[in-house]
Amino acid sequence: MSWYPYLLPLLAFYIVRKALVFRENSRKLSYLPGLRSLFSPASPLGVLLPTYFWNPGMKWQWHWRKEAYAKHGLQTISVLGYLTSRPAVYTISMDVAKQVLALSLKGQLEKTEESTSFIRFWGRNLFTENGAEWSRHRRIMNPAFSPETYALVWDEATSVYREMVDAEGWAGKDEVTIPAMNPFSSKFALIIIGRCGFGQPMPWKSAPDASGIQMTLSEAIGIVSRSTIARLVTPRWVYRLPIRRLRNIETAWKRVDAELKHLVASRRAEMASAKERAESEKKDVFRLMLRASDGQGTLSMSDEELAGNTYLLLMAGHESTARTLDAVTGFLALYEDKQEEVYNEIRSAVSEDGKLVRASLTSHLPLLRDRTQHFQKLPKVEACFLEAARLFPAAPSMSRDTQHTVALQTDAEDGHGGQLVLEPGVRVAVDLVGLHYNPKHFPDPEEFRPARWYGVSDNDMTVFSFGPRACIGRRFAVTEGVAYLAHFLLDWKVTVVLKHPGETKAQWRARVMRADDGLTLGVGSVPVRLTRR
Ligand code: HEM
Repeated sequence: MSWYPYLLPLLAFYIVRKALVFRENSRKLSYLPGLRSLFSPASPLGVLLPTYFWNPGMKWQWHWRKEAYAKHGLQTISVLGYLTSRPAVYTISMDVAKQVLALSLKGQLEKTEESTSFIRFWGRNLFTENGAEWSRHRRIMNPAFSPETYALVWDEATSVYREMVDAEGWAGKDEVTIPAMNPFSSKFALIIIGRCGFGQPMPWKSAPDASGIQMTLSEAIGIVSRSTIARLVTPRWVYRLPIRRLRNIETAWKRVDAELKHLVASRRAEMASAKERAESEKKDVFRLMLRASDGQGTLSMSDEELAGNTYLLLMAGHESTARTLDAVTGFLALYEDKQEEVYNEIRSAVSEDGKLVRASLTSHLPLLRDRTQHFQKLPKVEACFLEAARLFPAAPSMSRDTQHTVALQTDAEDGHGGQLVLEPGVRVAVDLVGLHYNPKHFPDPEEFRPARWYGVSDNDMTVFSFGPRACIGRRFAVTEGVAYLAHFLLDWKVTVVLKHPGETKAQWRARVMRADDGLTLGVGSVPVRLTRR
C-alpha cells in the first residue's frame, strides 16, 4: 500500500501543531520583543544546522548578538523559533543574571531538559542535578577542590610542560613555528585532568592502547568531547551505520565509558582496602571525592553517580581550559606590550636556583594559606587568563527553565518597566558572551585589557558563572592556566604568524580570533611563532 496519500495530511498536521505551539509561546512572551527565526538556537535542528539567516545556530550570540539586543534597545530579549517548542529569554544584564542564578537554587529555575539529558550518557552528576540532590553532589565534591589539589595541579603542569617541550623537540631550538596551538593545549589540559583529576599516569607520548580498540584514550576523549552535542540530538542507531566517522564516534564513546567504569571500580577496591587507603598519599580529585563520598554515610554517591561525575570532570575540566589557553596565547601574541609586562612579572618570581615556585591560585587568596603552601603571586598572568576567558567564554550561556511563575527585577536601562514576569515553561539564559561584551559592565569590550581583573574576587569572576552554582573547578583551571603560561612565557616570546607579509595584526585577529563552537566556545587554530628568550 502506498503511503503517499497520508503525506499531505501528516505535513498539514505537523504545521498546524507547530503553529499552535508557536502561538502559545508568543503569547507567553508577547510583551517582550526579540529574535524570531525558524529554529531556536538550542533546538536539535538549530544545533545541527549552521548559522544562516533563518537559523541563528549555536553561534548566534557571536554573529547576531549586537543586532538582536541593539535593535530593541534592550538588555533582555525573547528568542523564539517558529518550528521549535521552547520559548526563551536571553539576558546580558548583570542584575538579571545574578537573579537568575540565585533563583536556580531556590527551585524556581532548574537546569534545562537538555542539561539533564546528559544523564543518558554520564549518569546523574553535579551538573545535571537541582535542589537537594545538587547540594549532596556538591558537598561530596567540594573537599576534592582543595589547596592540596591545586598544589598538585601546579606541580603536574610544570612537569607536563617540560615533557611537552622535550617530546616535541623544542628543547634545543631557538625558534619554533606552530601552525595551530590547539593540539598542544588540548593535550596538555587532558593530561592535567587525567593526572590531577583521576591519578592516571598519562605520559605526553602515550602508548597505543592495549584494550584491542585501536584508539588511544586521549584520542577517544577528544572525539567524545567534540561529538557530545551531536549525540545529544541524534538517536543512537545513527552511530551504528556503516560510515567510518560515525563508527569512530561510537568506538570512542565505548572506549571512554569502559575506561571510566574501570576507574571507578579500581579506585573503589583501593578505598575498600584500609591498608592501601592509609598508605595512599595520592590527592587527586577523584580519590578525594571518593573519600568524601565514603564519609557521607547514606548521603554518599552510588557507582553510577561516581561514573557520572567522573565523565563530567573529564569533559568540563579539559576542553574549557584548553580553549582558554588557545585564546590567551593568541591575545598575548597580538598584544606584545602586555606580554612583556607579564614576562617581567614572571621573571621576578623566579627563585635563585632558576625555578618558578608555585604561584597563588587567585590574587586575593588568604595570605596564611599562601605562606603555608609557599605560594607566590602572579596576578598579571592570572588576569590575562581571565581576560581571554571573558573574550571567549568557554561556557557561552547558562540556561535554566522556569518551574513556576518567576518575576525578575529590571533596571531602567532594560526598559521593561521594572519587572519581567515569566510563566512556567520559559527558558532563561544568561548570555555570557553578550554580558562579557556589554560596555556597561566591561568598557571597551573588544579590547584585551587584563587589568580589569586585578584584585577581583572569585565571586566576581563572571567567566566561571557566579553564586553558589559557579564552576567548582575555577581555581583548578586558574592554577593550571597560570602554571602553564608562567613556564611557557618565561621560555618563549610569542608572536603571530601572518598569512602573507602584508597581513596586518587587525586582519590576523579578524581571521584567527573568531568563534569556533563545539561543546565549548573558543577560537580556532592559532598560528604562532615561539622565539627563545
Ligand atoms: C577556563 C576553564 C573553565 C571555564 C571557563 C568554566 C566555566 C564554567 C561555568 C560558566 C560553569 C557554570 C555552568 C552553568 O551553571 O550552567 C561551570 C560549571 C562547572 N565546571 Fe567549570 N569551567 C572551567 C574549568 C573547569 C574545570 C577545570 C573543572 C574541573 C576540574 C570544571 C568543572 C565544572 C563543574 C563540575 C561544573 C558544574 C558546577 C555545578 O553545577 O555546581 N570546570 N564551569
